[in-house]
Amino acid sequence: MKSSPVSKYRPFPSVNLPERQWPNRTLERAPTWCSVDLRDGNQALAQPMNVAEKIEFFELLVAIGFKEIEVGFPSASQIEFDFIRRLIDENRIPADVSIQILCQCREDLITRSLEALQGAKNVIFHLYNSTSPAQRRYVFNAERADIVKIATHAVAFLKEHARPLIAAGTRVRLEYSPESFTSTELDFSLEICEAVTDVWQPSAENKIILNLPATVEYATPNVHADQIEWMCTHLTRRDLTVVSLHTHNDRGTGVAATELALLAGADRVEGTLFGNGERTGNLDIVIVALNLLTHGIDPGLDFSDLNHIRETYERCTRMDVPARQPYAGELVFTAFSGSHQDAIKKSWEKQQPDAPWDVLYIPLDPADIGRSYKAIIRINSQSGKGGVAYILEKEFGLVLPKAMHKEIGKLVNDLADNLKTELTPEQIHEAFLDEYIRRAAPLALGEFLALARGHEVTCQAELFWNGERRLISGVGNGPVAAFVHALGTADLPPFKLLSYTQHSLEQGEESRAVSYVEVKTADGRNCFGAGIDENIERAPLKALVSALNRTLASKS
Ligand SMILES: CC(=O)SCCNC(=O)CCNC(=O)[C@H](O)C(C)(C)COP(=O)(O)OP(=O)(O)OC[C@H]1O[C@@H](n2cnc3c(N)ncnc32)[C@H](O)[C@@H]1OP(=O)(O)O
Ligand SMILES: CC(C)C(=O)C(=O)O
Repeated sequence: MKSSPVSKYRPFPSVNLPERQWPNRTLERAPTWCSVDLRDGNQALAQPMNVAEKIEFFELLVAIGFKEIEVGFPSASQIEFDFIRRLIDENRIPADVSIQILCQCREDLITRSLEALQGAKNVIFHLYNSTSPAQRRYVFNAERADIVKIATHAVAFLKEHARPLIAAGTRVRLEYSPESFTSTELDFSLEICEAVTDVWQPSAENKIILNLPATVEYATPNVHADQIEWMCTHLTRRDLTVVSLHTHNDRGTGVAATELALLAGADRVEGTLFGNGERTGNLDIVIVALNLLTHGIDPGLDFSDLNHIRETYERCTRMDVPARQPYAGELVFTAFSGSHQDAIKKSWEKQQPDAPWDVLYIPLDPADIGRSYKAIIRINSQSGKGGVAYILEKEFGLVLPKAMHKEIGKLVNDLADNLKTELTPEQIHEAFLDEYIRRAAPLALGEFLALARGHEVTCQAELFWNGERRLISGVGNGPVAAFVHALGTADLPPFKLLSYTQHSLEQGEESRAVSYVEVKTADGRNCFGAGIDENIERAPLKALVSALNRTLASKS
């Protein structure tokens, strides 16, 4: 047997924070959002976006409501540089939107980045260098002091060389990221952030953004929250600092890490649409924003047409949004199993337009993000009668009596079992029509004439039994009762009409009626029938014939 690899790994150190406050807090407002789709998301694509795609994506981000957008790494490639120039030269950046660019702490790269930014109104210049012990050891081969120097030198260089840009009217803010923050000793992260802040000298009007990335997610979300709270409570100029989060998703808990770190005091969140980004991705901003919405907090981002956002994202990035992705996935407003379908139908019927959202199994009204009610219930062999009735009602206007649900539910269930597949609404509708409406044997109704005299109705009906024509007549207190009595003279096995209901199928003059009847046979079987006709008098008669045909077909 292979030995377990567990001895290769180490526990992640916890943070000594006995007075931690975040577990007792609740979220009350949305953070400042920054999209890094066009940088961190884009750098992780097998085929990065071209300039036209980046422009389309940028416009999508603006339409969603992002006010801070990291547009690229202009010193890294000509495409990145040209894209940023086009945004500025073609006046595509709204006055209230800041573009953010990323740059290593290197003079040549800073100079090139400043060139890219000429003429922009609002800029966030994002400098980073990595700080963790492993990065210091393997990548930089440097001690702590040298790492601090890389950062402070770059900030001083930027401060000096951004003067002409600022003089020409560009508002320049600094964002500094100690990359690999969550793997760095907290005292060292604090030291380097303080040193950078000393050089930049932020003010109340121009705060410094200290972005504390979980470059790789190694720890549980509570440890991340502790790290952020520790920084928030130790930074000496917290009032002049915007504390920003940038989580990745290596353990699958990027959303949780962000939410807990917001409780821990962070002000700002970087992430991408649908979590695109290096390896397992960046934080999915759509999820965090819509999670806030479902708690009654306005996220300040507009996801009211999520299908369009997803379509643009998939086309530009050539990535797919998985079917189970919260809010955006194809299947997330879909219930397959019977008990869920039943509960959804019942609670949805009770949902009042202005009341707090209380529909079971669906934490957010799909309409709020432009998604359709239609796809909510899908039918397979695990589905129940409630779901089938829901589909027939919502998709085809057939309001089956409650007592009929069991029968049609079993019919559709057996069909799904036989076909070993999910059934589309059309297949369910066809099954209903075949079973109830199109059945014309052994009995079929021909002409029908009813004459009312006072409270008494006399009918004459043309009935075909296995193709053989019979004329029958009967008397009753209405056409249906008269027809029942007429059928009683036709040598059919005895039956009793238990109930019948009827509703119109469409609105207006051309509307048809649909009737449902339930009969009981002499051997104790209950059976439903249904009939559709333009003539509201004929619909229940057809329903009765349908029920009798079904009792005759199922007779052993
Ligand atoms: C966590 C993140 O996502 S960070 C962003 C990552 N994104 C990218 O890297 C995409 C864009 N980058 C690039 O195109 C290139 O890396 C460039 C153009 C920026 C730089 O290219 P190059 O200089 O040719 O290569 P490279 O990035 O490998 O540079 C490595 C050198 O920079 C140093 N370095 C790496 N990061 C930084 C930094 N943030 N600040 C200063 N120096 C750095 C390394 O120590 C190494 O130094 P050495 O040559 O003395 O060993
Ligand atoms: C540059 C930084 C913020 C980054 O992308 C990361 O650490 O993941």
